Parts: sequence; C-alpha cells; structure tokens
Amino acid sequence: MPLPAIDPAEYASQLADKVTQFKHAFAPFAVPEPTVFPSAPLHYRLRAEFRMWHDGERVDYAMFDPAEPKQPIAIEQFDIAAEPICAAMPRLRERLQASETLKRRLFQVEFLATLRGELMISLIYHRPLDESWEGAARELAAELGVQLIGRSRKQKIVLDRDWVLEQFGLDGRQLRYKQIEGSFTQPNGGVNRQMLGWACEQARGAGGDLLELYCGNGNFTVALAPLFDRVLATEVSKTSVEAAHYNLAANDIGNVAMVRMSSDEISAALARTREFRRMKDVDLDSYRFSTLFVDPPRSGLDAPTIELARGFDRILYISCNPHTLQENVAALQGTHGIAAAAVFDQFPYTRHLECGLLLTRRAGVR
Ligand SMILES: C[S@@+](CC[C@H](N)C(=O)[O-])C[C@H]1O[C@@H](n2cnc3c(N)ncnc32)[C@H](O)[C@@H]1O
Repeated sequence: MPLPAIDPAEYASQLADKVTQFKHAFAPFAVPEPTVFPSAPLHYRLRAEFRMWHDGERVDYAMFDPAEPKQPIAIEQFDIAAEPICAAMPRLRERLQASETLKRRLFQVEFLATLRGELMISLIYHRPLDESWEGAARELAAELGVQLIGRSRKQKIVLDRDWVLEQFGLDGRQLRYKQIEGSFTQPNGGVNRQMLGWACEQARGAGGDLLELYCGNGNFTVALAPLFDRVLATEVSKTSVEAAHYNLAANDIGNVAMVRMSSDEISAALARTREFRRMKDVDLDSYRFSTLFVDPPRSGLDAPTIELARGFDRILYISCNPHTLQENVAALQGTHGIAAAAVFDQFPYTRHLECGLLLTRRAGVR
C-alpha cells in the first residue's frame, strides 16, 4: 500500500466510504445505524515517527513507501501531525544539521505531543551517547522547550522526565493523564475524547461493577470509573500499569483495583481455573459485574476472553480492527446482539477505522 495522500478536500467522502464498508461488514449482525465521529482533517496526530536520512552534511526526516522500501521520501512538512510537532520539526532539523554531536548516526526521531501543547522528542542513535551528546541535547531541549530523550542500544538518557502530561475536559470533569515514552497512547487526541464520551454514554445507568481488560494507562478507566460502584482493571504492560496507577491518583479515583495481567490470565482467574499471587488482595467473589469493557490490540479477543465475555450482560467493545471485531461478534452472536454502534475516524486518509459496539445479552439467553 503506498503512503496515503493527504487531501482535506477528499476527507468527507473517504470517511463516508469507510462508514459504508463498516455498515456492510456488520449488516449480518443487524447493526444499528452507527454514530459517526469524524477527525479534524489536519493536525490530528499526537504521535509521529520518522527515519533520519543522511546525505553528506544534510539530514532529513524520511518515510518509506512499502512499495519501494529502499527509496526514502524526504518529509518537509507533515500537516497531519499536531501543531506542536509541526512547529518543532523544522527547528529541530536545523539544529540537528548544524551539530555533528547531535546528528552523528542519528537513526530515528519520535514525537509525542498532548492536546494541551506539551511535546516530547526521542532521538534514537546507532552509537553510544556520551557527555558531550548530553550537553548539546540539554541546550537543544531548552531552546525548543521540550522533553528530550536520547536512546541507543541498551542506553536511555532522560534529561528531565520521560513522560508528558495530557489534560482535557470531559462531561464537566478535567481529566489528567501521564503518558510515558514508548508506551501505548491513542494517536488521535480529538477522536480519543469523542471515544471516551461515547463510552461514558453507553455505560451510564448500567450500575454495578465494571471489568476492564487492556486498560493501558487508564485512558478509559479514569473516564468510566465514576459511573460504576467498583472497577477491576487489567493490563499486561508494566509501564502502562505504572502510568495507570499515577492517573487514577491524579484524577482522585478511589474505586479501581488495578492488576497487571494478560487477558487470558484474568480470564483464567475469573473462571477459577488458576490462582495468581498478583490477585491476593482482590476478592473476586465480592464483585457484582454488570459490564465488561475491552479495547484490545488489532488481534482482537482470544478464545478464553470470548468465553469470559459470554458471561456478561453488557460488553462495551472498542476496536481498532473491524475484521477481528467481526470475528468476535460472530463468536458472541448466539448470546449477544449489537445494541449501539459508533465509528471513530482515528486514522484519516487510510483504510483503518476504529469502531465501538455495545453488545447486550439476548433476552432469555444464558
Ligand atoms: C489498543 S491499546 C488500548 C489501551 C487503552 N485502553 C487506551 O485507550 O489507551 C491495547 C492495550 O492492550 C495491551 N495488551 C496487549 N495484549 C494484551 C494481553 N494479551 N492482555 C492484556 N493486555 C494486553 C497493550 O499493552 C495495550 O495497552
């Protein structure tokens, strides 16, 4: 697939095509009319990464067309990136080009921005980083007003901190999130807010307790927790669990138990087929789960998690891959039907689509 062409004039019709495909794919499951959440047509991506291409003294941001993987495409401007990234890109490139210390064997640059305007830049090298690099990097970070991290094999130099703080309003609350370098964060900040709003709307009134799998840094947990009596949230990545603990405290959320567990481990724990020391402080029998919330990776739900989901009256499912979502909905079709649907255009100008479904237990089916 070639690199996508970015043309805001085409945006509305491209999204309409994706919505049509979604409706067609889920028609066999009697999907209701989806609510459509478009993206901003430009400056929507909070994450961007580029290879750095060296040609003599010159260094450029580069991307590669998978059809011609050896041919770098120099990127002068990247208008889909958030404003702080766009503003920093030319200044950073100029400073790198002017400094042998900063540019020598620089391989890749990664940007992570927040809606509130913070920016973190990771410079990744194919050589060990020394004190002279650190001195030059400190000057660069101060000049650009960013968090700067240097990485090379088995080396990570953090000049100040390796995280940024996101903050935005949702349903009258101000939500705060620590986002750690290298861990998962939703790429399209504006669409993420809309996903959180839609998820809260579906969860409102359910009552009881929530089980959340794949909770990452607590992105949805922080938004959903006040709508439930108690929440049990799980995630496999250590860094994300660390961020999630911080985020629960930063948002004064006191009704969440967070455990580092993979989805098949928590499925086994809840099926009582395995016991885990990590669960020793969690009294599983005391939960009255009304709702399961899942936001899995592209591979969707595995067989033990589908089995776990069958036991829930309400399943709120956010998916970044309509194909695996389709397979999972088919597997649950005997017990659950689709009560509400949404499409979130996290990835404009690509064929990718994020979607949300509320699945509820069919009447009379256990
Ligand atoms: C699409 S992300 C969603 C994260 C979070 N809900 C958010 O909105 O930022 C999927 C998450 O699932 C986690 N994950 C991947 N495989 C997993 C597994 N087998 N069990 C539990 N979590 C897993 C990843 O570390 C990642 O944080």
